Amino acid sequence: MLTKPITTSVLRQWKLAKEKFSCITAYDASFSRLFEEQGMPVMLVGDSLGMAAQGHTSTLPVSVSDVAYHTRSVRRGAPNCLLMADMPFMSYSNADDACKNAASLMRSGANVVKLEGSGSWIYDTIRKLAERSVPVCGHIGMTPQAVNIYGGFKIQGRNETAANQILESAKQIEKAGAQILVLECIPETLGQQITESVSIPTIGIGAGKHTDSQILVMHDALGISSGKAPRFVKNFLSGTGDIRAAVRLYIQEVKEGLYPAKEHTY
Ligand SMILES: Nc1nc(=O)c2c([nH]1)NC[C@@H]1CN(c3ccc(C(=O)N[C@@H](CCC(=O)O)C(=O)O)cc3)CN21
Ligand SMILES: CC(C)C(=O)C(=O)O
Ligand SMILES: [Mg+2]
Repeated sequence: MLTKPITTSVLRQWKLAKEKFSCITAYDASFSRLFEEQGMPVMLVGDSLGMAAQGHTSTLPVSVSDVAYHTRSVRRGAPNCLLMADMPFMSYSNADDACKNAASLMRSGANVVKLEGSGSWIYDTIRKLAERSVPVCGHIGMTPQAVNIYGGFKIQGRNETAANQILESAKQIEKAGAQILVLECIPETLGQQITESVSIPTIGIGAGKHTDSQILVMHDALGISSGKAPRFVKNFLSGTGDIRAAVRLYIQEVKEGLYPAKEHTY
């Protein structure tokens, strides 16, 4: 149970205290209620809903109104979690759209909006949102909205040049005013280096065990995703046979540094 609202300053305190925390995606009120009852502090209405809920092969078809709809549902079930909502593909391509669409997600119950990518235009967008009182989470490494540039969901930052670019973008994102940073599908050493180089909390998915937090798509954590699971996925339901116990096990294994293990890491 969460007895009081989780805020970004609580997450910063946890980072300073080296208390690892967990995060999970949620798309509806029944699961968000269950997650909050088990003590999940942070939830994300991910644009992964395009794949997990809508059955698409990428996140690109997801709209702002789709994310807003799921955000309203998740918020009703989980009043106290820190709720992040993904800005969908092309919904932040210019500053006016970014502000208008972020407002829609915030009014739907999000506490933070998350934007994928790096480069000066993203830093400018983050700065604009932060100046206008919208808390922002950056998202770098493998950014699924760029799947058509990558030619598939591929690990990023494998060589030294690419790794240094990602580290530099992490610093720029913090400087622009982001409060949280998601690191997806990068080598463990880079996840560690970035986490030690920024003072905002990092949330990893396939970024190794040294990030301040971990996130999983809920369907992956419960073993109900289709197709071959990425390397970082762990099915927490199979060991327990009970959804509530699976969520508690995930929270506990993150807290104790047991998840992710070597086999989940790049
Ligand atoms: N259910 C689900 N889980 C996710 O983690 C997720 C989504 N959906 N949808 C949006 C993106 C897509 N993601 C993905 C999808 C595939 C891989 C993957 O197959 N990775 C390969 C590595 C490929 C390489 O070596 O470059 C792997 O084996 O882990 C990783 C992340 C993460 N996100
Ligand atoms: C996996 C997380 C980080 C995400 O962006 C999503 O669920 O869309
Ligand atoms: Mg996403």
